[in-house]
Amino acid sequence: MTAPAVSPAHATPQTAPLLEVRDLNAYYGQSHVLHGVNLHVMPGEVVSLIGRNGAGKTTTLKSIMGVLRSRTGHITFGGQDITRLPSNRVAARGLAWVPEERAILSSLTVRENLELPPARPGGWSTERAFEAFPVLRERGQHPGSKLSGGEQQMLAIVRVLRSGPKLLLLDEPSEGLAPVIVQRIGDMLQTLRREGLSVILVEQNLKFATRLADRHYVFVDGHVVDEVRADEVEARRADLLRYLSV
Ligand SMILES: Nc1ncnc2c1ncn2[C@@H]1O[C@H](COP(=O)(O)OP(=O)(O)OP(=O)(O)O)[C@@H](O)[C@H]1O
Repeated sequence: MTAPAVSPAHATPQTAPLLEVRDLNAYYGQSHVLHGVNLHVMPGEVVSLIGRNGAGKTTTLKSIMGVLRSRTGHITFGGQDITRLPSNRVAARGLAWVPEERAILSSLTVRENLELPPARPGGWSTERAFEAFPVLRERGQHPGSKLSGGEQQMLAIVRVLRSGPKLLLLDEPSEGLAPVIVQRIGDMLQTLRREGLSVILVEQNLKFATRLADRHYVFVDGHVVDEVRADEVEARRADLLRYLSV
């Protein structure tokens, strides 16, 4: 295990990683798309996965969650091997994934969508979700199909928080959203971070990612090719922009 390059404010250097991914290779049929990915997330840390379309970020999230089974390597969470667990048991350990598609059920109301997963001890209540995003309370009886992209993203995030996860996996939460909504979601993630939640954030929006993340893993063609700490971002901004440019 490599030592973390930087420790978040509330983690000590001696703390073990919450999540560790070692030598992850993943496949879609004959297509080998992840090539020996290594990464870790410390307790309370926000880590971003950045890179161009098709670089392997979503596949990494799916591999961690056990949604993509065709993979090799080692994934540990809280020191326990979760590599072989089915996705429902991975989720039960405290990992929660918000997919890029958001998966809001269009025929159910906002409240029904929100309350679909059972609340677990330590998880968010409906009231807390409505306090975080009051617009969801206003739209409580509206069907999911009538929500804007931003409202869907808010709903998708607070819905998974009902299970009280320890690690949140967010796939492009800012994609296609107006700046004011991106700001609102960023504020909420800052609050979650202050409460000690760990996050893996897949992003192409560098401004959003650098506002939130303690470290950034750069993906190119299924490889992690660089790792940039928050305190290095200014000096390395040109490199980061180059990695993301098409
Ligand atoms: N279901 C699938 N079947 C076959 N190949 C896939 C599938 N999903 C993704 N891929 C391929 O795997 C590679 C990695 O894709 P992945 O979605 O992980 O990239 P990404 O970095 O998340 O980019 P994006 O932002 O476009 O989702 C790409 O070459 C992509 O075409």
